[in-house]
Amino acid sequence: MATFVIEGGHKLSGDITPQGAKNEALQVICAVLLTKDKVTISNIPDIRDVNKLIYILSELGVKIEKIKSDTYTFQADDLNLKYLESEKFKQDGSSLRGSIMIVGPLLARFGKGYIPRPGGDKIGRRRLDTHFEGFIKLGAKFRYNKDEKFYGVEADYLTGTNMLLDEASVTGTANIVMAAVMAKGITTIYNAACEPYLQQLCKMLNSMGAKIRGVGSNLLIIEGVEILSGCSHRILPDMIEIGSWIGMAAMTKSSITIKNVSWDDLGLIPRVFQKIGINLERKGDDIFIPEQDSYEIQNFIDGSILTISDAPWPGFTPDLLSIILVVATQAKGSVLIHQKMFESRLFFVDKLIDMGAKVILCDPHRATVIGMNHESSLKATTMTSPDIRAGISLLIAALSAKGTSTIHNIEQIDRGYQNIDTRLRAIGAKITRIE
Ligand SMILES: CC(=O)N[C@H]1[C@@H](OP(=O)(O)OP(=O)(O)OC[C@H]2O[C@@H](n3ccc(=O)[nH]c3=O)[C@H](O)[C@@H]2O)O[C@H](CO)[C@@H](O)[C@@H]1O
Ligand SMILES: C=C(OP(=O)(O)O)C(=O)O
Repeated sequence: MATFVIEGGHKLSGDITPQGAKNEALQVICAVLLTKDKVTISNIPDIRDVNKLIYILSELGVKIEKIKSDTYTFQADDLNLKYLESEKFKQDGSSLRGSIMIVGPLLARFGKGYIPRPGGDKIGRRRLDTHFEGFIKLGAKFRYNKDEKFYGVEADYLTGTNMLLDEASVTGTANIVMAAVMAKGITTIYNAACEPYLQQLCKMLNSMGAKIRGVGSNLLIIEGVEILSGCSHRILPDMIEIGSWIGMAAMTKSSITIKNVSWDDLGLIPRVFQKIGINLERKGDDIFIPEQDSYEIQNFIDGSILTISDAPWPGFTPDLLSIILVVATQAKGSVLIHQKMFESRLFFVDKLIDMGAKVILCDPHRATVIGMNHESSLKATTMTSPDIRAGISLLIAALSAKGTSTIHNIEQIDRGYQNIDTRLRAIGAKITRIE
């Protein structure tokens, strides 16, 4: 277990360029399995989860070449499908959430897809019903080995159909889309997730020869095609990382510029930070955050306390609520944070309370934050990162705190943030990694 040691209280300044998006990378890297041709993907973040997925594809026989620090070519022309039934795959596949998205493309192209129960953050129940209900609707047979927690789907061929998803699952929609692009006939997917990363996946698939309409909406219409070919694809900047940098700037009273954010793909994110009082300026495609000694949470129009909650896109992403929560601890005013989508994502507030933050955990889904308006600093402490976004939130708290904090289990942060310590040092943070 590696550790960060952070001396808090230093201002940050300068420019930061966001990494490519983790959650888009996990989708589009799985899509390379849909063709025997070469696919080039750029702006791939160098983070643990993505590197693990690339490793799984290489074990599966995909020819992978790193042609630049952030650019790879993939060619799935001669796969070793036996790997899918090996003990090794059971271990490799269970170590991250994104690996579930190899099932749809494998089912579409080879008539079978297997996966151990995938890992990812321990932030509540993370069911896979939407994925498998979709595959079954397309004509696949489903089996689940309860003892080994191993899922499988098989089909001689898939047939297009109409489906209404039980929930707008992000990875579920991506998986079903990748299965449906080569099904016979037309598939309609209603209540589809529609966040920018899914739009990117659909655009990539269309550039490979798929016929997907309704991209960006919650009704996707997919006309099956026989074969897909290669393409080049560039991953968007990571909106969750962008939100994390905004939070860091506010909590450390710093001025930074976040470069090339693809503003039009950020949805409600800038507005939600503005609601808790943070000034953001759009400069071309950059976000400029001026230094602010104080930021004040807005009330609702009727004067009642602001609630910030998550919802499927275009609602506010659940992955930024932990960051909003930590930033609110030093705002002026109060806010109710309502994490509707995950059950166990707010428990990390115990650590913030230890540091002196005024937070009431009302129940597993809701926390009330009474901001301290920087009148007293958080106190440094020793903590362990429970999940990726709580981890970065604790890091933000530590950067603003008085004294030296220690965060253990930073592998959780490394799952989604590329060289975070090096990049933070470059803009003035005092942070050391101890392996
Ligand atoms: C690898 C990857 O891309 N991970 C992301 C993906 O996970 P993932 O695709 O696993 O998440 P899902 O979209 O399936 O669901 C996330 C949670 O929200 C609940 N839910 C979902 C849809 C809905 O309409 N109502 C509802 O309550 C689910 O029951 C679940 O608890 O999307 C999540 C939701 O944006 C993000 O937190 C994860 O970072
Ligand atoms: C929950 C997240 O990731 P994963 O779905 O990979 O666990 C996240 O990125 O915040």
